[in-house]
Amino acid sequence: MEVKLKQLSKRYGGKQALEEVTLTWEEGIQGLLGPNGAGKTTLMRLLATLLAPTSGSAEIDGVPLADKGRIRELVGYLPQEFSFYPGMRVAEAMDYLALLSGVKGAAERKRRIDALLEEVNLTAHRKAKVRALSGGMKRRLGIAQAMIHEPKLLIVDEPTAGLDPEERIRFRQLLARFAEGRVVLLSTHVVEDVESSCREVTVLKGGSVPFQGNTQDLAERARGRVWQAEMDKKEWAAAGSRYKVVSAVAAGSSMQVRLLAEERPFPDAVASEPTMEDGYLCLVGKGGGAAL
Ligand SMILES: Nc1ncnc2c1ncn2[C@@H]1O[C@H](COP(=O)(O)OP(=O)(O)OP(=O)(O)O)[C@@H](O)[C@H]1O
Repeated sequence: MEVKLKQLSKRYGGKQALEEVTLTWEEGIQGLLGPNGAGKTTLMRLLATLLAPTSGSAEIDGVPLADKGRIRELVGYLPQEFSFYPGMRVAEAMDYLALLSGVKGAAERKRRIDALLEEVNLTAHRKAKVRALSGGMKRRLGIAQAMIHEPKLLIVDEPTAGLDPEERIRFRQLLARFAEGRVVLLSTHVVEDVESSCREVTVLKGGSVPFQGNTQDLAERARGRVWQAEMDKKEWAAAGSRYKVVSAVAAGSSMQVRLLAEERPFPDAVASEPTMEDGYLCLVGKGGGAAL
C-alpha cells in the first residue's frame, strides 16, 4: 500500500495553494505539519476527491485519483469541521454513514459499529442523540465514521482537538493499530501528536514540501541552533524580537528561555538537544522571526 503524488497542484483563482507536490507515503502514520494557510486542507480535500487538482496526479494503492468512485472506497476522511445529523442516535448515524460508504449487510455493519464504538469509548452512548454529545464525544464519533469502511488511506485533520489527555492517548493507540497495512495521514498543529505517533512527517509551507522524512531527521535540522539561557524579563522581551523563542518558563524573577539562533546568542547561553518541534520551527519560522 502506497500513496503517490506526482506534481500535484491546486490553484484557486490567482492563489497557488499547492505547487507541484511530488512524494510517496508508505504504510504507517504519516504526520502532516504546516502553518496556517500552508495548503494542508487543500491537499487532504484533493485526496478525498472533494476537490479536483489543477494539474498533476496521484495514486492510492495503485488507483488513480481521477477514478473517484474507487478512490472514495479507499479513503476515509475526518475533516476539521465535522458535523452530523443532530437528531439521529449515535448507532443510527453510524449505520447510515456505513451504508453511504458502501458497507453491505446489516449484520456486518452492526459488527463494525459495535467494535468501533467500543474502540472510541462511545458504547455507553450508542442510543444518545448526536446533539447531546460533548465536543470531544462528537470528535470520537467522527473518528469512528471515517474508519467504518476500513479505508486503505485514512485522513484525519486535527483529530485530537477537544479530546482530554486520556482520550488522546487512547486515540493514538487506535490509530497505531489501524495503520497496519494502511496509510494514515495525520494533519495537526499539535507537534506532540506527531512526535508520539509518527515515524515520518511531511512539512508543507506555502504550498510546497520543504521536508519529508524521519521525525528524527527533522529534529536534526535544528542541531547547533537551539539554545537555553536564563535572563530577566526585559532581556526576554528583547530576545523575542531578535530570535525565535520556542518557550519561556518563569523561574522566580528570571526566565528560562529556549530559543533558536544560528550562533550562540548570549555568552552564557547553553547549547540544547534539538527536538522535532525545533526542527519544524527552523523550517517554517515562528512569530517574529523568518525561517533559519
Ligand atoms: N476556496 C478557496 N478560494 C481561494 N483561496 C483559498 C480557498 N481555500 C483555500 N485558499 C487559500 O489557499 C491557501 C491554502 O489553504 P488551506 O486551507 O489548504 O491551508 P491549511 O494549511 O489547511 O491552513 P489551516 O492550518 O489554517 O487550516 C491559503 O492561502 C488559503 O487562503
